[in-house]
Amino acid sequence: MKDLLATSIKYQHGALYVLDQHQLPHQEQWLPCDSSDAMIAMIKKLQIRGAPLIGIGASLLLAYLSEQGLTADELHTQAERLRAARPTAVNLMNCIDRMLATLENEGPAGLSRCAEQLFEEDVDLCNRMAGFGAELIFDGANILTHCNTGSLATAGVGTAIGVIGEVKQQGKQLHVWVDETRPLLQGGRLTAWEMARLGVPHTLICDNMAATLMAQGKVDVVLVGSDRIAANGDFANKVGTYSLAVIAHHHKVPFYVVAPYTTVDPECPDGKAIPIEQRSPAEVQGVSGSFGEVNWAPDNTPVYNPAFDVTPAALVTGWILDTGVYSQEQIAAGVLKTL
Ligand SMILES: CSC[C@@H](O)[C@@H](O)C(=O)COP(=O)(O)O
Repeated sequence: MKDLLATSIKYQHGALYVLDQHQLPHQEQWLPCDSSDAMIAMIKKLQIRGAPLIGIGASLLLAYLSEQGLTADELHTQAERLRAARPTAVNLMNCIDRMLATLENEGPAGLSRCAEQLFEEDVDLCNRMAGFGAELIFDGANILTHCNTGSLATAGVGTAIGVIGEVKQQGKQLHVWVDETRPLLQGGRLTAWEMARLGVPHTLICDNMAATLMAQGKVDVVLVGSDRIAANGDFANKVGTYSLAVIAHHHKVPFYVVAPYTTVDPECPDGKAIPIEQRSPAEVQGVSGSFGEVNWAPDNTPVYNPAFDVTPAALVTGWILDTGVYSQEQIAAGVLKTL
């Protein structure tokens, strides 16, 4: 396979590397990834994350394994294991299904070309969303975003952050409120890092400050990404997105979800059918691993820690996809079933 380079994944001289997102923003360390076990562990630990990027990463790993000489049966088994590594992000299933179809039709020899196509397609999808989204943002806008949806979460410029980068490229003035995004701080660690790299003026806030900022008229628009959009427009994203949508609705602040067609699940009728990943209590009881070691809750405090929540379509102003911006009326008419 040819060399491929993104901000947080690269295929170089026949080997696959992942930028360890646990260590960002303080260290930029590339980890080799040469087995399904390694890729699955990295996905579960969120060392590689973002719905589009985990699909691309798992596909590149399968291509790598095909180049190591695994048989079609062995590749099939590994593909099924990778497919189950993260339940909410439908991009992972979509990518693996395309790799499996290629395996069936062309055998292992087709996998490298398929993975390359998935990578390059994701770059293109990001650019398209960025173009459509940036048209909606006026000069001088204050944008609020949640979690991390940029070049650390895709093979390209990102989804919501892709739009933000394009607004900046177009020379418009802007300022971004960065939700820190509890419990794993993807906003505080990763989006703040990306905003600085893009040269976008930004301010980090606790997740629970958004309502006050909206009441003060300091937020013009909310842009978020998604791990899965159901056929009726309900969508899952990092926990805290739903509360943002509720308060944006209350304050009449436009609220957009930005995602490629690979995030849309036409088989999923509505948000209730989206599986939500439950994560370790330790992420809420304190912090651990490369974030440090602090436990602030009393030992054995019961915890509820869903990684995602579901925002109903009724709270969404528009769906910024790679094919354009869709309204409530278009979504209600079933456009997502035909993408
Ligand atoms: C382009 S990223 C889309 C989503 O995956 C993103 O908004 C998000 O919630 C990421 O969550 P994470 O658990 O950090 O992978």
